[in-house]
Amino acid sequence: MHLSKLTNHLPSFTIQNDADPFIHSLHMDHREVAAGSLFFCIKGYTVDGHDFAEKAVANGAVALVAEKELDVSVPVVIVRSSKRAMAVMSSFFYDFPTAKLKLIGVTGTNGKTTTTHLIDKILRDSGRKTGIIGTMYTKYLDKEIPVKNTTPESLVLQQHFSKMVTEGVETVAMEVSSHALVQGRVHGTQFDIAVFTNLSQDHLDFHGTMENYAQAKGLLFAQLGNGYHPANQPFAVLNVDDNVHLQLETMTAAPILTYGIHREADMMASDVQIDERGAAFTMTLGEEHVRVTMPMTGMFSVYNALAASSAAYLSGVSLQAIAASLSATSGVSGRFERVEVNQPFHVIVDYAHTPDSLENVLRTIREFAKGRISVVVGCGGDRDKTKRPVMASIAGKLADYVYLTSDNPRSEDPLAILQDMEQGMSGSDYKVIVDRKEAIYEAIRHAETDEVVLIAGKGHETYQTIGGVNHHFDDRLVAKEAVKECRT
Ligand SMILES: CC(=O)N[C@H]1[C@@H](OP(=O)(O)OP(=O)(O)OC[C@H]2O[C@@H](n3ccc(=O)[nH]c3=O)[C@H](O)[C@@H]2O)O[C@H](CO)[C@@H](O)[C@@H]1O[C@H](C)C(=O)N[C@@H](C)C(=O)N[C@H](CCC(=O)O)C(=O)O
Ligand SMILES: Nc1ncnc2c1ncn2[C@@H]1O[C@H](COP(=O)(O)OP(=O)(O)OP(=O)(O)O)[C@@H](O)[C@H]1O
Ligand SMILES: N[C@H](CCC[C@H](N)C(=O)O)C(=O)O
Ligand SMILES: [Mg+2]
Repeated sequence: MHLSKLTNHLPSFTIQNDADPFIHSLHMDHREVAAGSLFFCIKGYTVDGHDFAEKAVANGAVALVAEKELDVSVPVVIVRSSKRAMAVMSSFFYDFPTAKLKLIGVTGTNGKTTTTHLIDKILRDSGRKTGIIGTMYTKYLDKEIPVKNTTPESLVLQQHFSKMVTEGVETVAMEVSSHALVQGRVHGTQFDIAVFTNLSQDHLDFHGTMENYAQAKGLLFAQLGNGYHPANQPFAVLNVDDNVHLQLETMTAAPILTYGIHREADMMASDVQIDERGAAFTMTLGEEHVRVTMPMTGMFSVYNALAASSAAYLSGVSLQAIAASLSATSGVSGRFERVEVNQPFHVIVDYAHTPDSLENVLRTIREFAKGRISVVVGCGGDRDKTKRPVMASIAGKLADYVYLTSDNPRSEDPLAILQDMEQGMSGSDYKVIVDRKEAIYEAIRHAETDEVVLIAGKGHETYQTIGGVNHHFDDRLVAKEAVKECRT
């Protein structure tokens, strides 16, 4: 397509070196630029993409989108925000793929990955061809593509959507992070259903305050089709047991389906029974009731099931079919995942890396634990520092023994992160072991009969980032090795 066709979709721009080359592909990283491509110069948090303009041209870019004049020979489309232009132009370049897909966006502090997987399971069981975009991967029709971000940049997103359309995918369940919403990564993306799970403390390094964080989540709802056509009706799905739903409600013009357990809602769970292996509850929508039995435990799993069921119901799946799918789910990798090597105690690996999720998981374990509870936990570097003492305090309050260790220290000094955590420690006994493998070994070496050892924070991750370098690390494998070496 010619450059002029793409710029047609910009409300205003100026052009340096006026020409109208044919554009074969779009890129935002000069190292990936191919011959005949358009390169977007993006001002990032780390570097300024404008500084790579000449290199991009040397690599074959035939046009650039930028926020200022540049010393290059190819045409430069100058706009106020090249990020925003990139979202609009890439959506057009790929022929508006999200208009051809049913797209369900899930936002909230905790439960996005789990909820998108439950939605995917229900829709796949109902015969749809589905895709997932989120923390673990972009996945469609059994193809798994590794990802850098939970919600990719707009250009990458449109490329994924476009491939999915080509491969016949009909419905996509996608995690929408607050970073993505604030940075406009989902501009140019059309959602059919937006789902809110919950809001609790995280990412205050980026958003500053909880109010800003809630506002960021609201952007998904604000973006949901104002003024609709009955044939293409968007919906918002809100958790009424979380007060933030009141704020989100004011931010969308779309009709709302509510879900909840404690407050009156459209989709409700009652007679909830939680045990060690799963949850059972009655799901009610209007006059309809179904009993759901699922192999995922904790009240938080019931909330995720309600969120997923609401989205699936709005996508045309019956409550009976939803209940059947939920009972047949095998859970989500790294979420309350058991490590079992015939040891006389329990080992659970879970992705709890926020105060609220750690508290939920520990409270759930407390409900059925027959022995002591110990927890191996750390906090990520280069992320919200204020959650560190809070997570340590929760661990101290709700576990009998705490091993404070490293998560992904990234560029920070691991000991400094642990010192931040220690500020919040009170209650149970604890030990600081900076090396995560050593901490897991120590917890497993000392586990008593019936003890539950929770290894929190990294879930499905298969790496540990220390000093900017990724080392292979998988909590589940390390725990298995530890049990084999120390306890059998
Ligand atoms: C803070 C943040 O959000 N950073 C994101 C941002 O990076 P950045 O602004 O630093 O990018 P940059 O390195 O300055 O590059 C600027 C531009 O120059 C280009 N470039 C750069 C280098 C080069 O040699 N050549 C070149 O062309 C880049 O391709 C880019 O276009 O843009 C990148 C591209 O989209 C993202 O991958 C990156 O996410 C980083 C990896 C990250 O860790 N983000 C976290 C905070 C995040 O977004 N997390 C949420 C999940 C949170 C949750 O739900 O818990 C997520 O959605 O992943
Ligand atoms: N609805 C929920 N409420 C509170 N905690 C939850 C909920 N669902 C899951 N959790 C906890 O949060 C952890 C992460 O769950 P999940 O990966 O589904 O969340 P996420 O929102 O995708 O996280 P991320 O922001 O890292 O992508 C789980 O391992 C569990 O401990
Ligand atoms: N999506 C989350 C992942 C955190 C995972 C945890 N293991 C860590 O490294 O802090 C984030 O970007 O905050
Ligand atoms: Mg996730």
